Amino acid sequence: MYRRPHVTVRGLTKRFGERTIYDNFNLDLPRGEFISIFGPNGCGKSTLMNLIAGLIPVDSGQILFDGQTIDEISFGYVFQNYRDALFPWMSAWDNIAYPLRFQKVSKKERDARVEELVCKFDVRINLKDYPYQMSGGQQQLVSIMRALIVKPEILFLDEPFSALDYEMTLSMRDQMQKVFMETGTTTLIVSHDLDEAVYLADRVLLLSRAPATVVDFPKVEVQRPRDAMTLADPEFNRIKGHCLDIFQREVRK
Ligand SMILES: Nc1ncnc2c1ncn2[C@@H]1O[C@H](COP(=O)(O)OP(=O)(O)OP(=O)(O)O)[C@@H](O)[C@H]1O
Repeated sequence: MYRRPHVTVRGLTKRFGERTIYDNFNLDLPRGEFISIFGPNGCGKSTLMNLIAGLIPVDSGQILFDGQTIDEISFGYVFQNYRDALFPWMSAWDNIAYPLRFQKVSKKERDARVEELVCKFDVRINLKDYPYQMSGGQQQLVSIMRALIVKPEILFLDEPFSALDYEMTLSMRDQMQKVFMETGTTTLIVSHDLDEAVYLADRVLLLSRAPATVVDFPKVEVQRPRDAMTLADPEFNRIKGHCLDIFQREVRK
């Protein structure tokens, strides 16, 4: 069945000084899929996500979400550096509830929404704690919940686990997958870790060196929930090998 794309990028051009990162770039992203962006260092992965999220301006081109601009929809963004992302003077609970204040949601409703979200996650945090009392992983979990509290139409994750230790990273990936399976929110992640990119994704957006083009956009047809066994799944490894081939070809160019 034909499904209208959720995000349409048309004629996108972006330069930094003399460097052209995107030149008349086009892309369609399907609704409700988890999409990993992967490509050589400095090819423009974060730039693409920031352009789509409206955090940096396009030089020219148009980015629409079912025909609407980013200002007309709700979205969540999780930064790599969780240390600077949370308000240090607010408890975890208040950090999570914070975006709802802008939507003029009552205190009672805000508390109910946080409660509902907390139940979806495996939260082993005292939500009365302040950021300095929490581990890095706990802080990043709070950042993710804060991004989700607005029930975003689209969620942006810029290397969200790269500052965490390995054990925490594995647990966060699985939490992220669980939330995705429950909410079906269109999700875009930039990851430098090919295992992670493929493990989480419904599709992997493989970019070339700048000015970036889409080299391939393969679907990852591996059943969810994925777990440690997935790493031995032949289809998972086939896609991973394919992504690695493309990546190495691009890096050598
Ligand atoms: N604000 C900026 N001003 C000038 N140049 C920038 C700016 N942001 C990014 N760049 C440059 O644009 C290019 C693409 O950057 P971007 O961070 O999007 O790449 P990336 O693929 O995410 O990189 P990495 O793999 O290193 O994380 C890089 O050469 C970077 O130095």
